[in-house]
Amino acid sequence: MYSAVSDNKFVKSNTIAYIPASFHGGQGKSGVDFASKELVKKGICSQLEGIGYSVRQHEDTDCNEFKPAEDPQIFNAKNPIWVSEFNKHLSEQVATECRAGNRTVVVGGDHSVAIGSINGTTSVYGDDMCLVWIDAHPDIHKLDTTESGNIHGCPVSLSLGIEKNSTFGWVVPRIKKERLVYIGLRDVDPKEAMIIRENKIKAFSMTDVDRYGIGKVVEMALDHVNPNRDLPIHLSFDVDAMDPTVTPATGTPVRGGLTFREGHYVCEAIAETNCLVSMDLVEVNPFLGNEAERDQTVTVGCSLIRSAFGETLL
Ligand SMILES: NC(=[NH2+])NCCC[C@H](N)C(=O)O
Ligand SMILES: [Mn+2]
Ligand SMILES: [Mn+2]
Repeated sequence: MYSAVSDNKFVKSNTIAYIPASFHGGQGKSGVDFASKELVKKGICSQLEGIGYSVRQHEDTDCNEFKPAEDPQIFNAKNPIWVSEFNKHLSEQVATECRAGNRTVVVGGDHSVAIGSINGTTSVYGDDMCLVWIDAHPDIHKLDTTESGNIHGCPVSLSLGIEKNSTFGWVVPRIKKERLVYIGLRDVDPKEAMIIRENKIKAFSMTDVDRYGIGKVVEMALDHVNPNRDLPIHLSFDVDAMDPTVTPATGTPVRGGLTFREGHYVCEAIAETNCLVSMDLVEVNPFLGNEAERDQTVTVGCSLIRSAFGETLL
């Protein structure tokens, strides 16, 4: 592997804050809350140091500390208070690091942790931040449209203000609709498709990846949200965007995903903009699959993060 630390247009320090978001309350399977520890064991922090960063590794937070005695559903949505309280804490952790001029990488946890991660970054970088969402799923349900009731399917609508709910009253929805772009979609619920259409949100499905190739798709995606490459980018990467043959240990796998290289290319191309200030890597579940599958998924999680922070091949 070769370095790395490029000139970033927004961040002055050479430090990446590694922030575990060991939370599983946004969906039903436990295990995602152990992913961050597995990436650490695999050496993610020393790998980032190896490409030239200093790393500030945050302690793991015990998500049970935020679990209320009672947490009635909102419509179908399960664990709303737990999700909200955990994310409020995460948001403050992220905001403190961004304020200090550091890059952040939040390692989930399920994708509901994007609520806190995005609120934290946008509280510092303001309302012109771009959100690049790499996922098989758009995660744009409202609390009253989710059928599964899993809030990991809702973080986008909360971050954009399409969903507003007093339980999440602390969330300031600063991401503008025209600053969000999706890549990798292939499992979209009908009500999510409606929300995407109504709000004219830009989305590149796997069909687009087939049609144009990943290089063109990423270029079109960035041209849409960040035409002059002068706005800060938050990258939210759900490993289920990748094909399940690449990252099998995840809770909601969908076949027909990004290849190993396509996923890494997305990260590399975003690194090249010098605009990336923060990233989420979510939905690795080391309790799923056999040992080889778990190991491979953790390894790929690490390499996606390194690529996003500028590891180059030559
Ligand atoms: N972050 C994820 N893996 N989300 C999967 C969501 C799946 C489905 N759309 C749901 O709402 O339940
Ligand atoms: Mn997903
Ligand atoms: Mn997701």
